[in-house]
Amino acid sequence: MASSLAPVLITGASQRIGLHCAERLLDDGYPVIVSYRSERPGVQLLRDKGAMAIQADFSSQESVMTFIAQLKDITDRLRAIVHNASEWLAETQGDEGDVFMRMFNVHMLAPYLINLHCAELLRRSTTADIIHIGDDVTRKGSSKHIAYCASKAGMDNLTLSFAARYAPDIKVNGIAPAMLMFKPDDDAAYRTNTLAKSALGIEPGPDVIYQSLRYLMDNPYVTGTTLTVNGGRHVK
Ligand SMILES: NC(=O)C1=CN([C@@H]2O[C@H](COP(=O)(O)OP(=O)(O)OC[C@H]3O[C@@H](n4cnc5c(N)ncnc54)[C@H](OP(=O)(O)O)[C@@H]3O)[C@@H](O)[C@H]2O)C=CC1
Ligand SMILES: Nc1nc2c(c(=O)[nH]1)N=C([C@H](O)[C@@H](O)CO)CN2
Repeated sequence: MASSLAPVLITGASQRIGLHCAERLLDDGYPVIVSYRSERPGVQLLRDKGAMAIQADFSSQESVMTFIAQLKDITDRLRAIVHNASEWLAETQGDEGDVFMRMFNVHMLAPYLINLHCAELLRRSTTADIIHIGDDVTRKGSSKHIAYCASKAGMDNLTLSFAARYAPDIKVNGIAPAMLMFKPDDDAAYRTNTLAKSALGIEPGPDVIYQSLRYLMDNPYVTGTTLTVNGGRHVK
């Protein structure tokens, strides 16, 4: 039976945090639309659970606008947009200019264009949210991920501007995580060093982001806010 709820869009949901949040939303009865860049097992898993999936690489204005057109072909309303798509690139991972543009495109240009061109879809939902997934590292900067950090700081600022522009129809907030889940190739020394950076010293896993996302979606009195989900790094 078709749901009366408007779908939630999560970008970059083929793996890890985005995949987990998409699954949780589906399990909680929300229709879900995801974008993915690479076909991974997680995309088919989501399709099998009823999600709609659009392939998109947010690497240029043209590709983002093509995605927006494809999105509007499959829905005329949205309950929420979760800007999760991201790459964690260091300055050593290629030409610096290319790294900067890739960080700016996925973390700022894509959310900016999607927010501007999809507000009409959100306004057709009784309650509507935009959520930017940022990074706690913007508090102090990053010597090894300069362009990444600057573009994530830009996302924090998008939260402020769009919150002002879209109130009261659409709430706009952010979530700023610190380390959530290690990668399989993270060695023991890296894991120990990373865990020591926070007061709580745990690898929390993806559900702390789903809990944060639901808090923002369910709370009618929060907008223009970025939730820090960092295990207390700032008090360590
Ligand atoms: N994991 C952590 O510990 C932390 C995560 N965060 C933030 O939380 C969010 C989720 O983290 P995590 O799940 O680890 O993220 P991932 O590194 O797994 O990236 C999420 C997805 O973004 C997609 N993506 C990357 N570049 C592009 C692009 N140019 N266009 C479209 N999609 C793209 C990837 O697609 P594909 O791989 O399919 O090509 C990937 O599946 C991110 O915004 C991240 O910055 C912040 C702090 C810590
Ligand atoms: N897109 C991504 N962004 C980030 C990731 C990641 O895996 N993908 N990971 C981190 C680290 O966990 C970092 O927080 C460790 O201090 C940051 N951003």
